[in-house]
Amino acid sequence: MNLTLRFQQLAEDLCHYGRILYNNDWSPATSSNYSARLDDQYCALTSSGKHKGELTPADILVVDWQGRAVNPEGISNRGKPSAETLLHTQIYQRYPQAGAVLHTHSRNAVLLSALWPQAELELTGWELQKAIEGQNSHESRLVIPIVDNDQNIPRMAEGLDPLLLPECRAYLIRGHGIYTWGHNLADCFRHLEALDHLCAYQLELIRLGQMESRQP
Ligand SMILES: CSCCC(=O)C(=O)COP(=O)(O)O
Ligand SMILES: [Zn+2]
Repeated sequence: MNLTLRFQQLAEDLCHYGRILYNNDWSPATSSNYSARLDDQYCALTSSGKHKGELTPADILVVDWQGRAVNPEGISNRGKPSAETLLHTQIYQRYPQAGAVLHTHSRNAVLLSALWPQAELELTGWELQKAIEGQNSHESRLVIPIVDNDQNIPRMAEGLDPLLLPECRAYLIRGHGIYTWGHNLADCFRHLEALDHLCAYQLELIRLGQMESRQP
């Protein structure tokens, strides 16, 4: 498939997932950004400030790994790339197998990231962990880095750099949201859905005062 056809397909797919994520209440008030890899140089990405429940293909543009809007094969590029573009392109460069990146502001991810005191969330004991690539058992350890929020995205990307280990599939930004990636949008969405539930489990344990008995 040539680049233009692939872009058109992925732009439709990103709009489709935008509607699902908005309807799940994970992308309120123009928050969130989504992308899908086009090839080894470019990805299709949401433009900045769009309502994610009402995305159309005109709200999707192409960026290179430096985060610049480009128009290979004359693909039209309207709007401005997401403010968090560099967090997406960092993932594509670090993980050649990553085909899609979804960032949302789900209530469970935002609240847990704000409450969790440590720099990483270590999960074990949950069957749903197996929805995350590389997790084969409820006894596996799922480590999710948590970084402080920063309006300076290049600086945040720099801080994330040493945390993006080969087995990592997601991270939390404190009080802001979650990033996760996968081979394609469907895999990525599965990660996001599982992680949202896992965050909800942890929040409920905190609420019930049960954390100690669940520490790995
Ligand atoms: C209104 S939420 C603040 C920005 C943000 O965190 C986000 O995810 C959306 O930014 P974008 O530039 O991609 O619209
Ligand atoms: Zn955000």
